Amino acid sequence: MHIDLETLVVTPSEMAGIDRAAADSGLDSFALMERAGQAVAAVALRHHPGALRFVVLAGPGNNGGDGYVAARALLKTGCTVELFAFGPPPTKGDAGRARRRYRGLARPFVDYQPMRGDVVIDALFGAGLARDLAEPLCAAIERVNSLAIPVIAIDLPSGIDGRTGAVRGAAFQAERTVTFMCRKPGHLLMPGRSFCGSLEIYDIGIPARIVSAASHHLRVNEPHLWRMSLPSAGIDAHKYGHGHLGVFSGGRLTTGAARLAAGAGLKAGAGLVTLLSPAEAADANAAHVTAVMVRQIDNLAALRTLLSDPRFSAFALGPGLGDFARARNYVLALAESGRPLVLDADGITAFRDEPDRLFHAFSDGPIRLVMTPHAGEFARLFADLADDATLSKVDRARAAALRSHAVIVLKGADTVIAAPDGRALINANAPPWLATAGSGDVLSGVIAAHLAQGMPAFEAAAAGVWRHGAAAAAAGSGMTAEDLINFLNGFDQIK
Ligand SMILES: NC(=O)C1=CN([C@@H]2O[C@H](COP(=O)(O)OP(=O)(O)OC[C@H]3O[C@@H](n4cnc5c(N)ncnc54)[C@H](O)[C@@H]3O)[C@@H](O)[C@H]2O)[C@@H](O)CC1
Ligand SMILES: Nc1ncnc2c1ncn2[C@@H]1O[C@H](COP(=O)(O)OP(=O)(O)O)[C@@H](O)[C@H]1O
Ligand SMILES: [K+]
Repeated sequence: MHIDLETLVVTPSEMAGIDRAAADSGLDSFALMERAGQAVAAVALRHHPGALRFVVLAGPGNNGGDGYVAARALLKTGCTVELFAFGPPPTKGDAGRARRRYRGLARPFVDYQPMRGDVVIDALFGAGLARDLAEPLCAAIERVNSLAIPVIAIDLPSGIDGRTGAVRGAAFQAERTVTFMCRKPGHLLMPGRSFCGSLEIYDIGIPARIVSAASHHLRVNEPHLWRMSLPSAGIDAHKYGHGHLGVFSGGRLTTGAARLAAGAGLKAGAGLVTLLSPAEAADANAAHVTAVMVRQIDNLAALRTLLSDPRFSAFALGPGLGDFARARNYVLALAESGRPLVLDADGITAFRDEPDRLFHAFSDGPIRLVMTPHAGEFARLFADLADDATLSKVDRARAAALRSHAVIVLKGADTVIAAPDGRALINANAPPWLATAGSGDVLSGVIAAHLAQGMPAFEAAAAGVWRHGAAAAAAGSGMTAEDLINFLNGFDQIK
């Protein structure tokens, strides 16, 4: 069986378990450290063949151990290497052995004076970072950063929390980071991701089955994880056709957001898209759309009539909606109808005073609600999770999904998609210029189009987030939300 380590993401504590399982299986753990350190030395030499000196900053644990191996390997090639040890030098285990085999000088950390021309190998802390860095460490790291000294981080830039991506006091701004076997959340979650530089993942020889057995369904969002569920690829493609998506419009002056969602839904593959508009906004909507249709929906009775037409296969509600009472009533009617729904923006905020009512309405049967909050909207429904500083963004999205019986798309530069069953993905293909007015509305439309075509909620959301990011990358900087729609590719072009 092929096990895909490329997209797997493991937390530091899972990685420690993997380490133990590898040792228990008879694998030589020192050989793993050797390969790790040698890989780092090779990366350093490849990228900095003319370095005046390599400065290895070695911590007290196994990350330091990797640093001693790298220092030894660099010395052997005739480079100038200086090693500065922070804390008590390791004496036991693999790291102790690595230190003893290093024949160069180990100076105390406080003696390190950063200089231009240095290349720093950061082997202070990796997966074992357990608390905020103390002041002298922070000061040294900030000095290295301010001199723009190239830093090659081993496993993680020291100061980045591998589980959450948070900065614990200070962190090296690395030019590149060399990690082992697979990525850790801190490489992908913000702000950690922005400290890693380019990431190299090196296979140090832990069998894939050991790595995957210890991981917990967290991956980087990539097409092969949901490609099989795409409408064109599934055996159900003809049975369901391409669906009919309904998008609820706001009032007279706030119709644009729903039109962006509707336009995106059509481009993303929904067979038909209808804007469901209050009377006051029907003319404005009708004047602006061609392929998208408009239907007047002014009250719950009209919505119920619409819902008696089984061809409406999914809905999007929230972008520009405005009227919270109307939003709540419509959402509860949609829940009763059993249709899948993307709830965004005002649709989420509408339930800030009674989130349980929303969760209860969707609590039975297959998952049919996808919520797409940014951090602010998330806090309105899940205040306790948003306030809990010990949780990572992945933890938050997972807990919210479980509580609400919905797929949660927690947006941002590091969008997390989570399902109630614990599956979670971190998205990594969105360029920074995606943060533009209306791009979230486009995302709701894309996900809703996937639902309309019969995709399961988790895959619909994951594919939507990825296509949204890919469209932004293709559109380039300076794009607007309207441009984004035009750059949405067909399913057959998803590589
Ligand atoms: N997991 C694996 O399979 C492998 C792991 N390796 C390396 O092992 C590392 C993990 O090693 P460890 O678990 O020993 O952890 P680390 O070496 O990352 O850090 C642990 C040490 O740092 C101290 N420490 C933690 N936070 C501190 C703080 N804020 N201030 C001061 N001291 C602090 C701890 O007391 C402990 O001594 C990985 O990052 C990787 O570099 C490699 O050797 C290859 C194999
Ligand atoms: N720094 C960033 N890099 C990449 N994507 C981002 C960044 N910030 C936000 N995004 C994405 O941009 C979109 C913004 O959506 P949202 O916050 O709802 O804004 P709006 O309401 O203006 O549409 C989301 O898909 C989000 O994931
Ligand atoms: K490190």
